[in-house]
Amino acid sequence: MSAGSLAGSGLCPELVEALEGRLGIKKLLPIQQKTFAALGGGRNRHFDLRICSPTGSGKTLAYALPVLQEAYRCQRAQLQCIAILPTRDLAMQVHSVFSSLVDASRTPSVSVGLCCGLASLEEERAQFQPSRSRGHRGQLSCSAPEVGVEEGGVSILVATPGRLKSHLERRHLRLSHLKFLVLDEMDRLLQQSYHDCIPFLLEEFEASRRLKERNESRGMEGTSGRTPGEEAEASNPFFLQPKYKCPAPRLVRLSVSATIGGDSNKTAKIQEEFVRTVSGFDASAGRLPTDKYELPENLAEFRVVCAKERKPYTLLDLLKRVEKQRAVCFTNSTEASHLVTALIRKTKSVDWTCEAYNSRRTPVERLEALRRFKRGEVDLLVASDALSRGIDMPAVKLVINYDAPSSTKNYVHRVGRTARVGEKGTAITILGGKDDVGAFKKLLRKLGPSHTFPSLLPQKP
Ligand SMILES: Nc1ncnc2c1ncn2[C@@H]1O[C@H](COP(=O)(O)OP(=O)(O)OP(=O)(O)O)[C@@H](O)[C@H]1O
Repeated sequence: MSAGSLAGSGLCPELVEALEGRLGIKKLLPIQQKTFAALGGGRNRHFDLRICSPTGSGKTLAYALPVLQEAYRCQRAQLQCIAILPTRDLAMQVHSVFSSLVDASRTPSVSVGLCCGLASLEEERAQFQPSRSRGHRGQLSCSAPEVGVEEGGVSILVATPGRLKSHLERRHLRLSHLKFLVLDEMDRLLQQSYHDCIPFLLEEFEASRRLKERNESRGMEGTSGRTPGEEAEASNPFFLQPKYKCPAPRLVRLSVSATIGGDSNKTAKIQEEFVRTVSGFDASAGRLPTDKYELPENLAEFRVVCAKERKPYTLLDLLKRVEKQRAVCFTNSTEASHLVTALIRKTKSVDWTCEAYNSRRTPVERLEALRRFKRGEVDLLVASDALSRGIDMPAVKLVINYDAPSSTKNYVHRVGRTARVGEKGTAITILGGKDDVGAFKKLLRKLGPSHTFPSLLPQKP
C-alpha cells in the first residue's frame, strides 16, 4: 500500500468512495494524513489543533475529512461542526467541498448548510429545521429543546462571521452537540473587526453545554443505551478506537492557515486548550511558523522594475511578452482593478481576455467571473486582495503583482494562487521605482535566508 493511499488511511468506506468517485482523489496529501492521524479520524478530541501548511497543500480536506468521518460515525442529524470563513466567496468554496463529498456518499443523516448572506436570514434558518422525512438512520436528540432553537437539520454549517452571529443572536442554532469549530484563514479572522463573533460563539456554546448538563442531571435526557451510531461503530473496523472515552462533547477548535502568526494576545480570543500543531512546513515541522512563511515548492519568482508612472505600460508590455495563459493580476485597490481591466480591454495589441474581480462587484458577478475563468473563457482575472486568500483555482499558471504586496503574508497568499498541489507556477512582481524595490526586499526577508530575491524577468522568458 503506497503512503497516503486511501485504502490504508483509516477513512470510512463512504469517504473513500466519495473522494475517488467525486473528486478523483487517489491518495491523501501529507497535511491530510497528519491531521487525520492527530484527530484519530475525528474521535480524538482531547486538544485543539492548528493546521499550518503552505498555500495549495490541501488544508480544506485536511479538516473536512475527520469532521465528516465523525459525522458519519455518529449518524445523528445534529449540528456537529461550524466552519467559519472570513469571506462569502471562501465560505461558498468550502461549502461546495463538503457538499460534494456528502452528496456522493449518500448518507442521509449528514447534511451541510451555508450561511453567508446570499439568502435572507429566514431562508438560511430553514436549513436548521428538523427534516424527519430524510429518513436518517440516527435519531433526533431526546434532550429537551432549548427555547427558540431547532433540533435536527444540518450537521455541518459553513458560515461567515457576521452572518453566524446574526443567527446566534436570534437563537436559531442549537450548539449543545457541537464538536468542531473550524477557523479557516484564522489569522485573517482575528484581524477583522467582526472577530468578536468567535468569543460570542464560544460563550454561546458554553451556555448551551451547561444547560444540557443541568437537564441531564434533572433526568430530562433519557439516553442511556447506545445510539445507532455507537452500535455501528462497535462492529466497524474503520473507526479508530479512542484512547480515552470522551465525556460530554468537547468543542475542538481547528485553526487553519498558511500564515498563522504567533501573536498570543490575538489567539487568546480563540481560547485554545492543550493546543497542538500539525505542520506541512518542512523546516519548522511540529512548530508554529511564527514569523517565517513558506512558498510553494515549484514557484518561479521574477521582478520587473520601472518608473512608478510607467506601470500601466509595463504591464501591457509584459502581457505581450509572456505566453497567454490562465493568470491572476493583483492590484492594491478595487479602483485599480477596474482601471487595469479597462486598460487591457482597450489596448488592441493585447489579446488577453480579462475580468475584474473585486469587492465592488456583486457576489453573483464575482461567482460568474470565477466560473468563466475556470472554464477558460477569461485568461486574466484582475483582482483586488479579495481573491488573494484561499480561493482555489487549480489551473492558474501565472500571478502578476501589478501593485507590490503590502506585507509578506499578502505576498504569500497572492502568489499561492499558483503552483498549487505540486504544480508549477510563476509569479511576477512589478516594482514602481526604488521605494517599491526597498519595501519589497524588506518584506521578502521574512521568507528566511534561503529565499533568494526574485531575479529580473528575462527579456524572453
Ligand atoms: N489528496 C489530494 N489529491 C489531489 N488533489 C487534492 C487533494 N486534496 C486536495 N486537493 C486539491 O488541492 C487543491 C488545493 O486545496 P486547498 O484549497 O484545500 O488548499 P489550501 O492548502 O487550503 O490552500 P490555501 O492556503 O491557498 O487556502 C484543491 O483543488 C483540491 O481539490
